[in-house]
Amino acid sequence: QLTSDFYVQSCPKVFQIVRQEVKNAIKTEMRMAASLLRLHFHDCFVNGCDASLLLDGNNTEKSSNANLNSARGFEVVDNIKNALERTCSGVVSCADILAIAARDSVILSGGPSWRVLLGRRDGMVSNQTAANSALPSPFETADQILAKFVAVDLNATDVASLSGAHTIGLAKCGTFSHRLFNFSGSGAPDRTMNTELQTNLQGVCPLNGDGDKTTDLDINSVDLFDNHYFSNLVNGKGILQSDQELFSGGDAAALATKILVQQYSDDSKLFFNDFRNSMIRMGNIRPLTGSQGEIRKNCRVLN
Ligand code: HEM
Ligand SMILES: [Ca+2]
Repeated sequence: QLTSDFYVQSCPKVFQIVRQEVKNAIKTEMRMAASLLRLHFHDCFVNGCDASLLLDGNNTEKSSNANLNSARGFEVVDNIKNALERTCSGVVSCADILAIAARDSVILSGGPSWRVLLGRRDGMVSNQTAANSALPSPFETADQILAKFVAVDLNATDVASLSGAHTIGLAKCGTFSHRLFNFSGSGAPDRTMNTELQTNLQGVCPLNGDGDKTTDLDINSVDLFDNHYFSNLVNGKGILQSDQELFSGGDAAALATKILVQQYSDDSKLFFNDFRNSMIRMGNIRPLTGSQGEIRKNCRVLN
């Protein structure tokens, strides 16, 4: 239903305009590429790719567990939207902006490129509770994460390839420090974590320290979109529990993802190909089309 030439008549400069704004944002702060990529994921998993994540208000997705004090880049989305409104007013949806900005962020970080499909319209609701149940948590096992992907018609290959997004960006101590000291009440750190990394991270995130302090999700190349995330997992150097579970987990889903992690760590071309395909599949989650929803003028509020 979505097409890559959706705006060819109505806003022929859409790709140029988004690319320029993403470039500007990344020039100021390279991490913004990661933040924008994550926004598209968090949008698509809740209610489909409908920019529900961007709506301000009480009890919206922005205040859900995974997004509160964590999702970022909303000002950049505003800048992109404003630039588009100046050139082709009321034409490009906020949901499509997220899809293009995510693609451009990957390209500008050195990752694969793909033809992004367009024609999504913007949704009318944003619900905190829906986001709390749909978005995966870093404290989950591979089985639990796979279930959330299956709920949006994605599969184990999508779990493995899309988790490769953690080749860029940062995570707060609060999302992984439970692995460092007394993991699951064992009295010891997570045994699947490399001990050298453990010691380093214990320094970054001491007991009762600042849970908002951040560290690189890919200790190898935080700003480069490459397959180091996967070689890290093979070496016990995943940051999040949910990352390391993909290689070290003992449940059924982990049996499948472990093979993929190994393959991606050996073959970055295979990773890039699978990532590209999975991003397109994720971008196709329940889009609003035709006369459904609206084209928001301001991504933060309904028209
Ligand atoms: C598989 C389940 C996933 C879990 C449990 C998960 C969890 C997390 C967590 C806890 C963080 C750190 C947030 C913070 O500390 O504020 C994070 C960051 C990030 N996630 Fe995921 N994630 C998952 C999948 C994905 C997917 C599918 C994508 C994109 C395709 C993605 C892209 C990112 C990026 C780029 C960052 C860094 C953001 C930044 O630096 O601003 N993640 N993720
Ligand atoms: Ca990297």
